[in-house]
Amino acid sequence: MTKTARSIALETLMSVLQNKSYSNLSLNNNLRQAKLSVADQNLATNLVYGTIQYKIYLKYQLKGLVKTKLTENYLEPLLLMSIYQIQFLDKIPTRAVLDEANKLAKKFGKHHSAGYRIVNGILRAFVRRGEVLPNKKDEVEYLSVKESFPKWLVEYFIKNWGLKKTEKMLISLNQPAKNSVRLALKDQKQTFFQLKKLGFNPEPSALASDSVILSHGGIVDTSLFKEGKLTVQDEAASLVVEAFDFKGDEEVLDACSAPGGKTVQIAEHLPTGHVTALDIHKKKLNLVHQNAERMDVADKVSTKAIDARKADECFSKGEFAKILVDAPCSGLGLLRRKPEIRYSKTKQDLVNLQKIQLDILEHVSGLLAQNGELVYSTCSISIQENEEVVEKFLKSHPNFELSKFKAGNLTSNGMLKILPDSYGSDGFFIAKFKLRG
Ligand SMILES: C[S@@+](CC[C@H](N)C(=O)[O-])C[C@H]1O[C@@H](n2cnc3c(N)ncnc32)[C@H](O)[C@@H]1O
Repeated sequence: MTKTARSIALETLMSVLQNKSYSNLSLNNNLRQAKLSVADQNLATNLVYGTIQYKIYLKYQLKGLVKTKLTENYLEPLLLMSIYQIQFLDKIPTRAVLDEANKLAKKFGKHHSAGYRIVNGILRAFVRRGEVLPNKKDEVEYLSVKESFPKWLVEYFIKNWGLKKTEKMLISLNQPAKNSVRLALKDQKQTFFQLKKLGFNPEPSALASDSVILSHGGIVDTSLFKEGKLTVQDEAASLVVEAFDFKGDEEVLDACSAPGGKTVQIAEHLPTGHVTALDIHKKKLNLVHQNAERMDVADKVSTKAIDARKADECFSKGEFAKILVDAPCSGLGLLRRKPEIRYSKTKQDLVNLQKIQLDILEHVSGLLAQNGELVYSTCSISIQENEEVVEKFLKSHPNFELSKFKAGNLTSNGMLKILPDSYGSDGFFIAKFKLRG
């Protein structure tokens, strides 16, 4: 079978929607085997992520149009992918979507299958009828379908931020993520100039001091990336390390370090210091090494594969001047970049993660030196993983207090939460603690 952007997208969607494969792994695997042009790779990527992102909305559109059971397993993914194109991709004419869907149905259907007739009939009926949405009176159901987020998440957002802000956040989370990069501290002016020369139109970040926003992707294929002049990191993620006040000679512990984005950022601030990077997954520490090599800070980084909840068995009390706990979390701040997170997480996950986050803080906080700084961060915006963790940690550790900090262009009294619609960045939470004097 000749592989096209659409057949790759359909194969990927079948394995993601039916076998729960990871979209990025499955798509990369399928793309690697197919050798498509860059434009076709981009189309396949858009079809896969867009269809997953809008899954709830797209399934709702099928209501009332599907009269028979969709027995062949390519049928539903193909219908969802086609409606996604009709509704969201202005540049593709509806007729082309129907023709391509027809071809795919013939390719993927069994011999003598009537699948292509079913696809044709349903898509034509959808085009005639148009979009349907639930009654606006039911705010949760309406927003859940319109913006394609599970009901519990819509309810959670409304409860914590109100209806108006929730609408803004959900709409913003469905926009494409920005192309943020962090420039290495060395040669920043020159790197900025090179980015301009290469046509990436860099714009300084409104948030982080060392970050810039590029006009398009593809930076990882440039020599600037390969030579470690910059790294791919969201501007809100870059703020976390900026919350520390570095002297430059400190021993630093990065308790949850892989893939090492923040480890290398810390190391760049340590001309004569050192960072010990932990992670529970030994394999993932290879990524920390690769990052440190590429960013030319490998001599300042050592790694150790341990559970941070056992860090106090491996290191001495007061050994580190600075500690970062960039904790495992639900990733609710990353919904724009990782469309599946919205469907895989549950409210119970937030509670389970809080326990792990508190346990990690419990076992690393004793390693902080007098006058040291402890920064806790997550790429989640939930209350359970952030404000509640801080409150409970402070309650059980009265020798710690929140500490004011400045990070990039922002200042905070001790806790900073960046919601995803405020700057169009990832959602992030940062808290800084110090030992009471
Ligand atoms: C949010 S990610 C860290 C991202 C990283 N700081 C960066 O900037 O690239 C959380 C990491 O914590 C690791 N992790 C999860 N549980 C852990 C534990 N109990 N001890 C140490 N690491 C853990 C995960 O494997 C994951 O790599």
